[in-house]
Amino acid sequence: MFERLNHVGVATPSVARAREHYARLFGPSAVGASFDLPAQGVRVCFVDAPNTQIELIEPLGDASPIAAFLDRNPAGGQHHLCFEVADLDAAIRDAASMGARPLGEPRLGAHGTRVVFLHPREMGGVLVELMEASRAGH
Ligand SMILES: CC[C@@H](C(=O)O)C(=O)SCCNC(=O)CCNC(=O)[C@H](O)C(C)(C)COP(=O)(O)OP(=O)(O)OC[C@H]1O[C@@H](n2cnc3c(N)ncnc32)[C@H](O)[C@@H]1OP(=O)(O)O
Ligand SMILES: [Co+2]
Repeated sequence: MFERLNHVGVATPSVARAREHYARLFGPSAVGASFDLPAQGVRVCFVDAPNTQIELIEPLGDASPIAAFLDRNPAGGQHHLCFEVADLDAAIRDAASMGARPLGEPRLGAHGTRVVFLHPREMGGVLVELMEASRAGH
């Protein structure tokens, strides 16, 4: 049901400072440009690691879904795991039938395909993002 790990979400109070840190770790060419996704309440930057991506996310305002996480973790930290699925609607149905709790309706994610989040409480303490796969998207 769940497929490839697409990205690891890392919350940060400053994408600009985090970009510098990850450029030292993976090289400057691995670090993409940052961009805002107001509909998701975050500023985003992808880092290309050899086998996956790291998604740096900074809150856009107090209403951001990651604002409370950063209040609890002011220096930032690992925030979510994103797995690809072939059929998002089927994956949501399957996950819900196993007790997972989808957070709202699917919406367009940073790769331009539909995503939905599963509440960490039913997912062993891990916030999980399901992303409808687009092989061009990573
Ligand atoms: C860039 C776009 C997109 C993409 O395409 O990749 C993204 O990744 S956007 C990323 C940001 N968006 C989201 O995270 C949307 C979904 N998240 C949410 O709706 C909320 O973050 C949340 C999961 C409902 C939590 O909201 P919060 O305000 O923090 O609620 P609580 O303070 O009440 O926490 C409830 C409960 O959950 C624990 N928690 C919270 N965040 C995490 C986390 N990231 N990982 C693990 N656990 C988390 C929190 O500690 C509380 O636990 P208890 O105290 O045991 O109740
Ligand atoms: Co994500």
